[in-house]
Parts: sequence; C-alpha cells; structure tokens
Amino acid sequence: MPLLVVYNPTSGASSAASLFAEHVLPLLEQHGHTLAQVSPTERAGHAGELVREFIVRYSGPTTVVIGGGDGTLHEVIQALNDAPSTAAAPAPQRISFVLVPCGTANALYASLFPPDTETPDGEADLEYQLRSLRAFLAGTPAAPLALAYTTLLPPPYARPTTPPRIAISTVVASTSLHATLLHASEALRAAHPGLERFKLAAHMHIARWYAASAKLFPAAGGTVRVWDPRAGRWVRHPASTRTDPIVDLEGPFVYFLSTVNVDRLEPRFRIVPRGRDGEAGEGATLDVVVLRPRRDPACTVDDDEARAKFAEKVGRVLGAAYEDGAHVRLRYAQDGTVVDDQEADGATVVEYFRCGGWEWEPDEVDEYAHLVCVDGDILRVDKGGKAKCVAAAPVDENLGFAVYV
Ligand SMILES: Nc1ncnc2c1ncn2[C@@H]1O[C@H](COP(=O)(O)OP(=O)(O)OP(=O)(O)O)[C@@H](O)[C@H]1O
Repeated sequence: MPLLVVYNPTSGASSAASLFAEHVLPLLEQHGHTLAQVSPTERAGHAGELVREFIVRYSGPTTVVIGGGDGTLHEVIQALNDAPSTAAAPAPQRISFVLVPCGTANALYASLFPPDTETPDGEADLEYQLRSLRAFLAGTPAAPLALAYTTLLPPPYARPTTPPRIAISTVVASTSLHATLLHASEALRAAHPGLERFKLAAHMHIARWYAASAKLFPAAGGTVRVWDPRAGRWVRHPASTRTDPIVDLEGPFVYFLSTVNVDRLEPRFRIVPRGRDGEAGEGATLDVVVLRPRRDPACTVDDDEARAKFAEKVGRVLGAAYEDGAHVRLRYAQDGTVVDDQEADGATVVEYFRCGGWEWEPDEVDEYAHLVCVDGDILRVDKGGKAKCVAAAPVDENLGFAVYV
C-alpha cells in the first residue's frame, strides 16, 4: 500500500519537522516501508491538497502518516469530501491515518491514547507520541472513525444559489462558548502557542449567554438519551418517546458542544466523559454537553449581575471537566449552589445527551449565537438560518476513514 507522509511544521509548538526527521521517518524506513511521498505543508489548506493529489495518483486504499493537530486532520478529511466527483476521479477507497500528535490540543489522539494521569501536562514523552505509529508498524488493523456532518441551512425565505456546504468533523461541532472561544483564541495563537490560549479566551467570554433554540434528534430508530449520574448510565430523555423522539431545548445557552470519537478536547479536559463508550448496535451517535442558565434555581433574572454569578458556576463546571469529567455529576442545591452530591434535590448543572443529531437556530439579534465551530473551523449561520449536525459511521470496511490505534 502506498504511504504518504504529511506534516504541518507550524502546528502546536512547531516541533513536527524535527520529530519526523529524527524519529518518524527513520522508524518507517527501519521497518521496511517505502515512502511514496514525504511533504511538509507550506500553507493553510495544503495538507488537503497533498492528500487529494496523492490519491488521484495512487488509487486504492491509502495510508497517510499525518503530523499535526486536529486542524490538520480536519483539513484533509474536509478536502477529500469537497473533492468534485467526476468520471476521472478514482473510486472512493478507505483512507487510514497514522496520527503523530504535533498540535496544541490533539483531542483525537489524546482520546484514542488517554495520557497517564501521572504525567504532568506538556510532558508527553516521545514514546507516547509514537503510539499510533507503533500500532501501524505492528500490523494492528485501523479502527473506523465516525464523522459528524454540519450543514448551514439558509433562511427559509432565501432562494438557495448553491447547495449548502457540509463541514465535516472527527472531533467537535459546537456553538456558544466553545465556538466563541475558538474564534477568539486564534488571535492569541502567536502570543500563546500552548493550551493556555483556550483558557484566556474562555475567561474573556465566560459571562456571555447565547439566544437560540435547539432540537436533538435520536440516532436511527431510537430515542434521545441523557446521562443519569445517580444511576451511572444513559436513560431515555423523558421528552423523547418512540412516537415523538425529538427533544426541544429553549435558550438561553452558555455551552452547546457535540463530539464524535472523543472523550476529551485536550489531554485533561474530559468534557464528554462517556464519549469513547459507544454501545453496540446503536449506530453513529453524538455526545452533546449543554449548559443553560435557566436550570439554575438562583438564576431568575437576566442582568449583568446574574450573568456574572452564573459565570462563576460555568467556571466551576469547566474546572470539574479537568477532574476526569466530574462536571457531569454536579447538581444544584435548592438555593442554586453547585454541589457534587447525588443526594442534592436540584437538577444536574450540565445536561449530557447522546443523540443522532441536532439543529441550532440562533436568534437573529445575537451575533455570537451565529458562530459554529467544526473541528476548529469557525462558520457563521446566516441571519434567519440554522445549523444542523448529524453523526455518521462508515458504511463498510472499504470506505471512509480509519485510524491506527
Ligand atoms: N505551513 C503552514 N503555514 C501556516 N499555517 C499552516 C501551514 N500548514 C498548515 N497550516 C495551518 O495550521 C493550522 C493549525 O494546525 P493544527 O490544527 O494541526 O495545529 P494546532 O491548532 O496547533 O493543533 P490542534 O488543532 O490540535 O489544537 C491548520 O488549520 C492549517 O490550516
């Protein structure tokens, strides 16, 4: 099978070039692999172009050794999906990735290879970075990746001129705080190349509420489920029945984030702690984490003071996500205090859903509610439009994307 090596020398701490020259390429050669092509990316978008050109030249199943973060993988998958299907294009084949994590967050890699809890942040050792490569060298079969397809729908009164673009994620599709902070964090990249830029951006926007409504759709043939921390299992959402399975969520929202394939967005930020525990036979699903201030019994008005008070609770929730996903256990006491106590009377602070898809309809007046993040790319819903996201799994083992684990 032809082997393409692509790495993004600018991702994360800009260490990909030396990692590949000193370790990745020598290891591949020592194991007898012939490298059909080795290409560092030269600009944004280049990784996708390189992989597209490669599979036109070498038709058939392909393995790509990819060095970068989640954004680099996203670019490749997006470019392959956007490629025009012409008679001259090769028939689609499975593409398998060897991931070499060189990015800032490396959410997919950290989820596939959860870091040792004893290892301090930022001190992942070389052997840890080579685990997907070692799996490939050992001949382990690649595991299929689920995908999420996000579409921006125009307002119902608009006459569509082009078909809506579909954005594909292997990690995250989000709105609200997460989309806003990813948008804001890009401006901080030069000054803060590490993970701290996400915390800085979160701090800047943590008191913002987002005016929107959302719907959750079940996975094929099922119902929308919600995590019950008392029972320690998924249960049917009370509003989702076999005959009427759609769950409506009214805003305002603070957090609305959905994932596939992952249980964390950074090595320690385990925001969807059940995200790697798919259940057999349930098809492709999304894990969705939602924070809505109106669930807080102390949050009865909407003014600056209420938002500032709720922001403290948001900080507590996001902090608990760094404690092995403890945020999904937090509940409100009667007075709105956030407690880690399953005997507390109130609702869970976080709503943690498992579903097949969602739809997000921002209020026209709320600019920030129009932002959608798809694996780090920021999209904007048209005024009067909606975003829709659905989960999908490869239909057979010869198609789609897979990763060596
Ligand atoms: N040679 C290049 N010069 C500048 N930008 C590049 C180059 N090659 C790729 N890029 C861009 O760099 C962006 C960031 O890469 P990537 O997402 O892999 O790293 P990261 O953001 O540090 O990691 P993560 O997404 O895991 O947080 C990519 O979206 C891509 O568009």
